Amino acid sequence: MPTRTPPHAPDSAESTEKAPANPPAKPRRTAKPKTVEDTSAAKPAPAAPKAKKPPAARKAATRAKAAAPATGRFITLEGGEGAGKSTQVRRLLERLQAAGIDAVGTREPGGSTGAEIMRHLILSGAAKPLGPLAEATLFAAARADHLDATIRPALARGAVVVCDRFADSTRVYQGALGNVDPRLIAALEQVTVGETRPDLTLILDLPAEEGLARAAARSGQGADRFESEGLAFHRALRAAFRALAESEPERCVLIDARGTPEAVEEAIWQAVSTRLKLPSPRRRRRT
Ligand SMILES: Nc1ncnc2c1ncn2[C@@H]1O[C@H](COP(=O)(O)OP(=O)(O)OP(=O)(O)O)[C@@H](O)[C@H]1O
Ligand SMILES: Cc1cn([C@H]2C[C@H](O)[C@@H](COP(=O)(O)O)O2)c(=O)[nH]c1=O
Repeated sequence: MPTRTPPHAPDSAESTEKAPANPPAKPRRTAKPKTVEDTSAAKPAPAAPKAKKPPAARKAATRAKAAAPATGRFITLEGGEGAGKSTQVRRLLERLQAAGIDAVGTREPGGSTGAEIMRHLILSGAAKPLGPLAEATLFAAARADHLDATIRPALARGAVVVCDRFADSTRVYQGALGNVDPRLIAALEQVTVGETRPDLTLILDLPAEEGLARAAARSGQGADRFESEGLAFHRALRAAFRALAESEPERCVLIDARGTPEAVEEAIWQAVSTRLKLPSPRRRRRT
């Protein structure tokens, strides 16, 4: 079950911190596992105690549910380092909540207890010597846990899930840049993501130099495993994300991320409100 404690909360555009704002900011590589945010205003009534299924049966049940059509909407934000994804996830969540919509913010790698442990492992660079193929499988393992623990349950209850990076990052970082065989990337995606594909992917586009400068100016941490790659790597990342947006225009929208946080937020809201039929606002509970 996903917890109802505050999750990875994308940081504020005004802040120079990258680390999640709630719970209080901590250096990313030592951050405690975070879980999904439930933006619910009202607390759920305590559930009657249930007999616990064994973990394998629970996973099978979640996967079976995943095959059924989810009623929620799944939005992902992608792009290079420092493009403003976390900032805009937070802003989008605020707008959705203000409209009374049940919205959940999460991130990759991470977004569930197990996946946050994997995040720490991968971004510390511990797996770098094993190469991009090993890293791709680690990202996929983290994604499988994140989907089962957080994303699918939220979609099943009708929430809008807004995720900071998802499978497109594996396609781009490990596939296009890491030269992992595209058949393996596609197979990993098929096994982990299955039918839970994003309804909308917003690709934040910014010159690599600007993104890296923004990321460097962010206080509280040094460059992680991928940020510390050279400029050529980050330029190639941008090109790969742009190519991805062009190849899947039904799902992806390229967002010019050079403007102010407010201008980018507006462009994102335009894309979300024109591309997606959002769920109805939740009815407030009488007190
Ligand atoms: N439109 C903007 N203009 C100027 N600065 C911005 C803008 N959006 C975000 N920032 C700032 O740039 C830094 C990076 O933003 P943010 O952490 O949201 O990017 P990110 O895409 O999530 O980065 P990463 O991929 O490295 O996690 C932060 O300090 C943030 O406050
Ligand atoms: C999901 C995913 C992520 N990455 C890389 C991209 C970034 O460098 C880091 C995540 O850090 P962020 O500050 O939260 O953006 O991980 C990747 O290489 N492959 C993936 O699938």
